[in-house]
Amino acid sequence: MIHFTKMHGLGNDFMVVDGVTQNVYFSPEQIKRLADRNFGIGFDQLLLVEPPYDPDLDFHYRIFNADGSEVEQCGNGARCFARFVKSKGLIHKQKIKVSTSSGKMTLRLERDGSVTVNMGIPVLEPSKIPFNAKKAEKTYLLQADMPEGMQTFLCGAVSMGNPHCVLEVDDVANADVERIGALLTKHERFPKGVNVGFMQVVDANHIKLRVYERGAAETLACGSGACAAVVVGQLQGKLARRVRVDLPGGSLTINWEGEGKPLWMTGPAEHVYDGQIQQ
Ligand SMILES: N[C@@H](CCC[C@H](N)C(=O)O)C(=O)O
Repeated sequence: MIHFTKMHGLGNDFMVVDGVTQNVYFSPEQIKRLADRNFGIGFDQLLLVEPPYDPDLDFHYRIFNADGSEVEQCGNGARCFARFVKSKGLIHKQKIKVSTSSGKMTLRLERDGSVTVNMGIPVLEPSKIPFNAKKAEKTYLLQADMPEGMQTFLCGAVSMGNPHCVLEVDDVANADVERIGALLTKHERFPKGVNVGFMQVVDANHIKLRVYERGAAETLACGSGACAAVVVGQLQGKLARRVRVDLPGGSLTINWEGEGKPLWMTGPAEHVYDGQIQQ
């Protein structure tokens, strides 16, 4: 049997598995089956906790999208990860150092139950996002072939460890997230695919956001997407350093002091249930 925990961060839901005390392997096909909301457990991402690769760190963890693809970063997952390792007694500290395939992160369990994550320094260099562009810009023109003809989108692009493109919209509730998101997530200028954010600026300290995630379609919240939107909005001169991000599943607080500085995300992480499956 494999023991797992179902968790969520603002409705972005996870199957979390302790791969420190259990010997586990999941093939992409297995992950797809388990992620299925009708025939499986149902989740946006699978988080697999592993021992650290570096004596400096407490854990390593791997992230898999619902389509079985392995990815580099997950903001909501990082908060759930911190709650998971603490509640399972795998660690007794409030400050946890972890790595994912995108690098190192520090997670801090707050007294009120929320978790603060140092998401690292946002990467704007196109080749490192990766995004096909000659040089870093605040806004790029992205052309896409839609059924109604060629359309041009204005977007910002940034890596938070994983690739994001952010479009500004007037009314996020009525944005065509499903259709535009599905098209841009596989845009040829993003060779590894991209998470597509639709951002409505309410004021300099407040945005509304929906995200069409690479490998998972639209989710109720995307933590790294919230960070990416604040980076893009700030670089475009529309946002302040501290921003409340309202996603369909709830709100996050993002703090960023600007280019070259690390970005901080604070928000909730909830336990749903513990379960077990036959391997
Ligand atoms: N939900 C996540 C992001 C998960 C990975 C993403 N779909 C990707 O493919 O990069 C978050 O909260 O950041």
